[in-house]
Amino acid sequence: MIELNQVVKAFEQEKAVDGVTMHIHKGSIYGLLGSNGAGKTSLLKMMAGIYRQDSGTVRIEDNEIYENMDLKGRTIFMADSPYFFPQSSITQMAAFYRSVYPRWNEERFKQLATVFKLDVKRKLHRMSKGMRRQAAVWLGLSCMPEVLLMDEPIDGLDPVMRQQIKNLLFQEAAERQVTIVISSHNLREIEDLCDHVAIMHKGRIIVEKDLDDLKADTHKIQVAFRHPDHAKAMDEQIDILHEEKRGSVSLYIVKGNRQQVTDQFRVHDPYLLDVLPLTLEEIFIYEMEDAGYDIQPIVL
Ligand SMILES: Nc1ncnc2c1ncn2[C@@H]1O[C@H](COP(=O)(O)OP(=O)(O)OP(=O)(O)O)[C@@H](O)[C@H]1O
Repeated sequence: MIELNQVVKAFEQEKAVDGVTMHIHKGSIYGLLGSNGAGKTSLLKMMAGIYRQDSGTVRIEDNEIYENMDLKGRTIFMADSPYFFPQSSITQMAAFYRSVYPRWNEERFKQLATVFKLDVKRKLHRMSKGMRRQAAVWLGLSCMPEVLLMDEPIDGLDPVMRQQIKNLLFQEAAERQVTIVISSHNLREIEDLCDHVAIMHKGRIIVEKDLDDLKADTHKIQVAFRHPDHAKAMDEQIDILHEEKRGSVSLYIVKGNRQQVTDQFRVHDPYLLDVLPLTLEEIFIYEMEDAGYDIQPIVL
């Protein structure tokens, strides 16, 4: 379990992280979304014990991570641009990781060679951005971390490798109970990966939800009534996040139990009633609108 309590981090008077409280359960995959400069990387670096918070607490399994070598040996932070020693190869970086991370697993490293088909002797600086990213994931997973903090992990990877890495992350979380936190700009990209999602904006968490709850509770309903009074009656009875009229057809985004909501619509005898699928992106747009935020500058 990762627990952040009222965490603040400022650089030159400006708060990069401004009073963040969050609880991330063991074995979950948690998505951290937000605009450029929202504070995602700063937050991940505090969870990794790289930055020390100015105030508040950052705890993993009830212990402060900063300057805690034992915890750091069980935590891997993968930066948005992976860092390797100059002129080093995967074999050389593996030797370094082996000496630093006590849980390094040689068998796992060899096993993952079947997924990451990279030349272990080739200099990393001669590899492409996507290949270096693969090398970072390969080395990171071979350390058998309990906590995996990933900044834009699938950026620059081809679709096949993206899927392979997603599968590996699912496996890590499900089989080894690894807690994974992923920072991303892309709601669609992490929609099928994460069980929890938070959106950061200007150093604060503005929405935090369990994805299943979010999806089970929000519905997109296309409806047409025989009489305008029926539409008006609906507006008073249901929790509407968003409403659009297209001629005689109305589109509602509503919160609540699916059966109860559709029953409420049926009472007014509509001649059209469809429940349409909602993407995570749509849910967030409407949730954010409801919270008074303009989503456009927040989720890219
Ligand atoms: N080492 C640093 N020194 C000074 N300011 C910093 C430093 N690191 C981050 N900041 C500032 O903190 C704020 C948050 O930056 P951070 O990198 O955490 O955002 P982010 O959400 O990861 O952004 P992006 O999506 O662009 O990577 C920004 O205003 C940034 O300029």
